[in-house]
Amino acid sequence: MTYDYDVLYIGGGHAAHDGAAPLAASGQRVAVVERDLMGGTCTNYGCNAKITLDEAVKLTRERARVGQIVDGPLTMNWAQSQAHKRAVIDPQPQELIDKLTSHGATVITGSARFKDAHTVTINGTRDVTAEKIVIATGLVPHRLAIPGSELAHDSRDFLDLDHLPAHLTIVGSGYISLEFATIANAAGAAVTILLHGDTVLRHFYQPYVQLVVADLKRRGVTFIANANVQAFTRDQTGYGVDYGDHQHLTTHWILDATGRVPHLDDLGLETVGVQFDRHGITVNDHLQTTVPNIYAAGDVIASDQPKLTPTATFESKYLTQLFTGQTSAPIDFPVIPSVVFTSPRIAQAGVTVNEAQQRGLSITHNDLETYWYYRIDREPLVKSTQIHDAQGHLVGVTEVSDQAPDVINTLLPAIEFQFNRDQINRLVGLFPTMGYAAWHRA
Ligand SMILES: Cc1cc2nc3c(=O)[nH]c(=O)nc-3n(C[C@H](O)[C@H](O)[C@H](O)COP(=O)(O)OP(=O)(O)OC[C@H]3O[C@@H](n4cnc5c(N)ncnc54)[C@H](O)[C@@H]3O)c2cc1C
Ligand SMILES: NC(=O)c1ccc[n+]([C@@H]2O[C@H](COP(=O)([O-])OP(=O)(O)OC[C@H]3O[C@@H](n4cnc5c(N)ncnc54)[C@H](O)[C@@H]3O)[C@@H](O)[C@H]2O)c1
Repeated sequence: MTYDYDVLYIGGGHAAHDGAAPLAASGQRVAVVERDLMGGTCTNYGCNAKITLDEAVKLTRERARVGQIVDGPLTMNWAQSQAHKRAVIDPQPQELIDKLTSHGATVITGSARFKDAHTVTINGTRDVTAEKIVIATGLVPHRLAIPGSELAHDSRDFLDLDHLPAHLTIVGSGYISLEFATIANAAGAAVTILLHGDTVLRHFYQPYVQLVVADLKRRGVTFIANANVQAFTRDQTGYGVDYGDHQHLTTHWILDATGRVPHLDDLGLETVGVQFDRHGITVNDHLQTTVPNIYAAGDVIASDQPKLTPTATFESKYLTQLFTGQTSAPIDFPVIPSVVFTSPRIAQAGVTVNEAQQRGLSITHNDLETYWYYRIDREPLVKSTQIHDAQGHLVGVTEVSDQAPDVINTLLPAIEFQFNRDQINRLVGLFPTMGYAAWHRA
């Protein structure tokens, strides 16, 4: 049996294109099927779009801090920020298509659905066959199943808002809720966050989260714990939210940020016997599904790894190595860091503080607000926690600061490769920089 392609990817996000381009360059016949914009969530409706809008937040926050060393006020211009975001983001799908095709891959626009283990039907009309198929369809927003749920919006709608409403209500207190509240607040909107329980950003070190929450409250964001949201309604002036014990608030815009769920609709997985549950597609340690020639990568798989772009990229590149015979070993995940782009950010890598407490590891807390380098831009919140094992290796870092993501990136090799004291002492960084200071603490 000859197939149209050696490998066909369903989905065009990082879980697909990061591996598909080098796979095609290696000489394999590769196709990528994408129903929407090439690049998927991260590029078009997630990380890249969000961090472009965040640029103005960074600037306004720093402007507010540094006081008289620069003259004049600075406010976020929403319309211009959106225009800037479009200028940065809009060319990216075509750039990715050009990259894939220049490496020899075929890009197919449409929705893929399994007909059998080696065949997908595109838009219900055309069959395409492949020896191996990689499912990389990602996640879609979870929607609350309550009356009026259709009145709420999702993260994609927020990132595309032409005009920022005067008051936003956000349901949920995870990544999207806190990042978007930070952006909307900086742009001048009033924001109310309705929590499911009383925990914000449950994956992050809670004492640092509490500092960020307190800072957001100081800047006017309202947090309502145990809100028990029951219904969204349309009011004369906008929208209403019924919550708690017969409580009601009025608002101009509602964001349902209650998580994301596997994107499995219309794939026909039952037809071919690919196993899945509400957490995603079941894979083994070679990212192989229950059907041997069908693999899965990225957000759509049921896994303990964080559902982030670096995870999707790592998995996609692993599959390329597997398909080209460069490895036959199970996937071996490195330390995958995470960050929430609030202002300041909270970032972490390796062993968490909670885990360190349970394992009796050495925990060092550093309050760095008074360190001279942070006094330059008057950062009010700079705290960092280092975790070392019994041999003195750095095994985890958690930081809250505007520079936290770069600090964590800088220290990642020490955590991943278990640098010893002599190796760390041989790293002579540029001075004066944040990276230098980070190694000094390692
Ligand atoms: C608002 C937001 C902000 C985020 N910010 C960050 C961040 O700062 N850092 C970070 O690391 N991660 C971030 N993420 C997470 C990141 O976007 C995902 O981890 C990443 O996109 C996963 O890549 P993926 O390829 O698995 O899935 P996706 O990027 O979701 O790609 C899946 C693609 O499959 C396509 N598709 C689905 N079904 C079919 C079908 N049947 N046929 C054809 N195509 C199909 C979809 O259209 C989609 O383009 C963010 C996510 C969101 C929503
Ligand atoms: N900086 C980043 O890396 C980044 C940024 C944004 C999104 N992401 C990715 O996107 C995913 C989705 O983000 P998210 O913020 O939607 O999810 P999340 O899992 O971070 O947060 C979901 C929130 O919804 C709440 N919730 C769940 N059910 C609820 C209910 N019935 N009523 C009220 N609240 C409810 C949860 O308590 C939680 O606070 C993240 O898990 C992450 O993988 C990453």
